[in-house]
Amino acid sequence: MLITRKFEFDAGHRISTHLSQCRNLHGHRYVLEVTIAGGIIADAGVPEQGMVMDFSDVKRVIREALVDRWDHAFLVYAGDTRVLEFLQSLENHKTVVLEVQPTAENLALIAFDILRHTFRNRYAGRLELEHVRLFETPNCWADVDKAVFKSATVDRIAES
Ligand SMILES: Nc1nc2c(c(=O)[nH]1)N=C([C@H](O)[C@H](O)COP(=O)(O)OP(=O)(O)OP(=O)(O)O)CN2
Ligand SMILES: [Zn+2]
Repeated sequence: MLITRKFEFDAGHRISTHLSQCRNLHGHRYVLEVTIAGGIIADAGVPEQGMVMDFSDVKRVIREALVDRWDHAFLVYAGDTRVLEFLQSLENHKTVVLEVQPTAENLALIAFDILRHTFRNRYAGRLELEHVRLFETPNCWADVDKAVFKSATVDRIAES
């Protein structure tokens, strides 16, 4: 059985190698859809009877692991040194440093990687991350599932 929860967060970024307007510092209201796979809990009388996972727990776990870390942060490529140095010069600025350009594709892969570990560590064998969809704009999004994740390469993911 699959269940999905949607999140929204605001973050700044730029694609430093982009030839057009995306090389400018700008932000998006990202929309993240996370799909979890698992069996329906059948035990009579338990609070989660009839559920794969309580949606409020899905919200808490995913916000802690990812959404609260990226919300109102600037997502910067480690290779974008001028912007990185500027952000690091700002006291207490919420900056997430990535080893890859913060495109929708890379952010979706990183989100998948973080969340697959989260679910594996907390719910091994019972629940598994199935799918992540990240909208950068209402018209542009990237999808990652297990097959896509396997074939894609995210060399290193660093956050600060
Ligand atoms: N394959 C990708 N292409 C682009 C990405 C990306 O992550 N993956 N990102 C950008 C920019 O970040 C940009 O913010 C989006 O650009 P654009 O296509 O211009 O989007 P709009 O704001 O114009 O969106 P509309 O839905 O057309 O209003 C560029 N390309
Ligand atoms: Zn953008």
